[in-house]
Amino acid sequence: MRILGLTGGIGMGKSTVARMLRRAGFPVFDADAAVHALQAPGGRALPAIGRLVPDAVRDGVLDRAVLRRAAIADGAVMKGLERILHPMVRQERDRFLARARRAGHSWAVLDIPLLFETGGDRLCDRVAVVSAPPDVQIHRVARRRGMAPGEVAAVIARQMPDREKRRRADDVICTGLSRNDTVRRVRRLVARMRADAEMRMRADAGTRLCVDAGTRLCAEGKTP
Ligand SMILES: CC(C)(COP(=O)(O)OP(=O)(O)OC[C@H]1O[C@@H](n2cnc3c(N)ncnc32)[C@H](O)[C@@H]1O)[C@@H](O)C(=O)NCCC(=O)NCCS
Ligand SMILES: Nc1ncnc2c1ncn2[C@@H]1O[C@H](COP(=O)(O)OP(=O)(O)OP(=O)(O)O)[C@@H](O)[C@H]1O
Repeated sequence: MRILGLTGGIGMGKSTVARMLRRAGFPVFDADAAVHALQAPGGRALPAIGRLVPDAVRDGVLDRAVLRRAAIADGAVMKGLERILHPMVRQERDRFLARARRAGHSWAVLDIPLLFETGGDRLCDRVAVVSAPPDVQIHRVARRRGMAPGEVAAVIARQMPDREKRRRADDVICTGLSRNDTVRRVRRLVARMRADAEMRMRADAGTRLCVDAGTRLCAEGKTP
């Protein structure tokens, strides 16, 4: 099974592209969703987060806005949060990959915002970076997440610069234009992934034929 890493800065359109890949039939691991599940009531990460930022957890429920403000205001809190969550997310990711392998998928997608920052790209056969111009990014985050411009800037500052991500990418999916344009770009990526899967299937079938022929010749006492 091949692994496609899907990454991009906050608000670049990564979740939209991930949804399109899921609709095309690929299993997708969503790291943000894994974080949210770990932070949900009864979630594995909640007790440690409550110790890190006591005000953020009340009666077993996380106040995301309080935690976000604390993490943005204090780099040590963000680091502490990452130390709690990243090993747990890695465990969830590995379980997801094992399931996808067992199910016989040709490709699995890892949708991880901090893929490069955490070295997760080393696991991937290809990395697609979702990107848009900076003004579009800031506008989208401010509109959808209701974050103050200063908060958006602080989160962006903690992420690898977009141009560096694009430099490291095998594929760049620009989402700065219309949604239809994004759909067309994702279709081209899906076509490349399917062509790769097809090629590997043919190569495997060829290898199997050669091995079978070799085994038959050996059984007949002939040299393959
Ligand atoms: C800081 C928190 C509380 C903010 O919560 P909020 O609901 O506002 O955002 P959400 O979790 O949906 O994340 C939205 C986006 O923020 C960015 N982001 C999240 N965490 C980080 C981080 N540690 N560093 C840089 N950017 C981050 C990503 O682009 C992500 O897609 C939350 O993101 C968190 O707990 N982060 C630590 C875990 C982490 O590193 N997650 C990233 C994926 S592994
Ligand atoms: N052409 C486009 N392609 C993708 N998303 C677009 C496009 N035009 C507008 N958007 C909007 O951009 C916003 C951000 O998209 P999305 O949620 O996919 O980004 P994200 O990178 O996952 O964000 P976050 O990091 O905040 O979770 C959404 O509201 C989406 O509808």
